[in-house]
Amino acid sequence: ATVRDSLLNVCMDAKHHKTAPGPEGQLHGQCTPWKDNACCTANTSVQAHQDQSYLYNFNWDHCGIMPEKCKRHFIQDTCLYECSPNLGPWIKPADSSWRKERILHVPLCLEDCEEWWEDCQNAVTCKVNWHKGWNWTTGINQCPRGTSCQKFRYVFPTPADLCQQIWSHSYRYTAYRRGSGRCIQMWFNPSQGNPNVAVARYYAQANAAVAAAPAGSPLSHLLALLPPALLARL
Ligand SMILES: Nc1nc(=O)c2nc(CNc3ccc(C(=O)N[C@@H](CCC(=O)O)C(=O)O)cc3)cnc2[nH]1
Repeated sequence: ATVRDSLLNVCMDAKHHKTAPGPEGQLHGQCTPWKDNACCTANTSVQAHQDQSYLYNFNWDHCGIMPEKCKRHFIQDTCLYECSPNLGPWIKPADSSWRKERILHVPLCLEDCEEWWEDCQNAVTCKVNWHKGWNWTTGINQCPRGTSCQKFRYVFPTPADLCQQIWSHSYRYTAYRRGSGRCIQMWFNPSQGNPNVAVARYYAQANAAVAAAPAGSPLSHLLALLPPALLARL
């Protein structure tokens, strides 16, 4: 149970995260679903809604104003990334100067990815990976030389391209639906609690089976090939 529990109810060691999750009486706007148990402070939740916030000095409008219906998905992504205490099974060491840990391959619910892409297809950008390679000479990210601004639907031909590539594979595109218990929801109504708690528990269970096998053993190699759905039953 210890392997599993260490993946549950935790915050990644990144730029703005709290060291441990806990209640935040007053989270702002779209981050309020996390107020009962959050890795973000109230201040971070306010910044998550700001253009060019101090969080990363990141400019959503680098190719002209991002439409509001698109921006709300980026705000929601920021809230999940900064506030969620349920991303433990996907926290990995990060190879970067600005954070020690990152998330990798979080299974995002189908609807969250598809709606993000739908609402952003006419927004414009010049880069596939928004983590790296910007021109920061002014202190705000600008399109690097040699790139051009194009609609999202050309830069990211499919929803999977958007969700997986924009943040260096933070997310994995899945066919799992909201409410399935098999995918992480960026959007949820907190009146019935946070659905991602059970999802983290499910995948932590799968990871624990892999962790229980001796490292480098034939068993561990075999387990590494099995889908979580099977592992969770071991
Ligand atoms: N889901 C999700 N996953 C994330 O990892 C994530 N990360 C951010 C943080 N975004 C950014 C974007 C650019 C830079 C940046 O400074 N890029 C530099 C390279 C810095 C380095 O790697 O040392 C650049 O070259 O553009 C930092 C943080 C915001 N939302 C996220 N949302």
